[in-house]
Amino acid sequence: MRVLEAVALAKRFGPVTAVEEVSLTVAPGEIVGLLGPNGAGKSTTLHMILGLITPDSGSIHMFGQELSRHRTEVLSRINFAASYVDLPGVLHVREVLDSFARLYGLRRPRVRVAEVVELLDLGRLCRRRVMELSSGQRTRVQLAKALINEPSLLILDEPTANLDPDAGDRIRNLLVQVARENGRSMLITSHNMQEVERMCDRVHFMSGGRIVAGGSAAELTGVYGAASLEEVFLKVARS
Ligand SMILES: Nc1ncnc2c1ncn2[C@@H]1O[C@H](COP(=O)(O)OP(=O)(O)OP(=O)(O)O)[C@@H](O)[C@H]1O
Repeated sequence: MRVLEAVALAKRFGPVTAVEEVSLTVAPGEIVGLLGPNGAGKSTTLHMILGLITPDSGSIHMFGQELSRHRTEVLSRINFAASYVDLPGVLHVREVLDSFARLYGLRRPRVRVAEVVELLDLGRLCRRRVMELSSGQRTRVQLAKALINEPSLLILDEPTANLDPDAGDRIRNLLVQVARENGRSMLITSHNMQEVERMCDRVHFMSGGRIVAGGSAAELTGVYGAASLEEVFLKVARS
């Protein structure tokens, strides 16, 4: 069974057509990239899949269930991280993670919080307030929060955008490890084509609200006669 199947999604904001006829799938354990230039419609697509905004038309099924009809059940099995989503700044990191563990109704919240603290190397940040953290440190807290309910589908909007090269590399390795070892699926947007080549099994390119190309990095570089995914991006974005 597919983890995600979105069919013919469309969304307009007044005169702006943000997304049109977008269909995509994610299989169990698969990491899928959603790429495209600024304003292509990537975040709008993710926000529809997350149930944050309602599509004008189209359908979204996750784990075989339609999102609009089984919202609570479906959303309890996914999670999301993006640098533009604020965490409560006055809370300590530990309090944030404890709160989300309780919100998700985890059976052993303390154990899971300890696991994600270890996974994201947050031990020294646990007693600090979120508002005191650097943007890269906040990103790690966001990812810990996103993993706390052991989601079957993790949706990440530019997961390493604020991280230095070393931290970015560690997080990429960690996410791939989590996907491979635990069979978690991921849908990721990124402007870092090396990251996408490193992490993603398949990608969809969006432009002007539509999906205009798709496949593995090897397939796309072959089809476009390009040396890298970055070159494919430039060809797609400029065509
Ligand atoms: N709430 C909104 N109201 C009006 N227009 C919106 C809204 N959200 C998005 N848009 C418009 O929809 C289009 C797609 O935006 P979206 O944020 O999905 O693009 P994106 O591919 O995620 O871009 P970026 O790479 O810059 O994050 C843009 O033209 C944007 O201005």
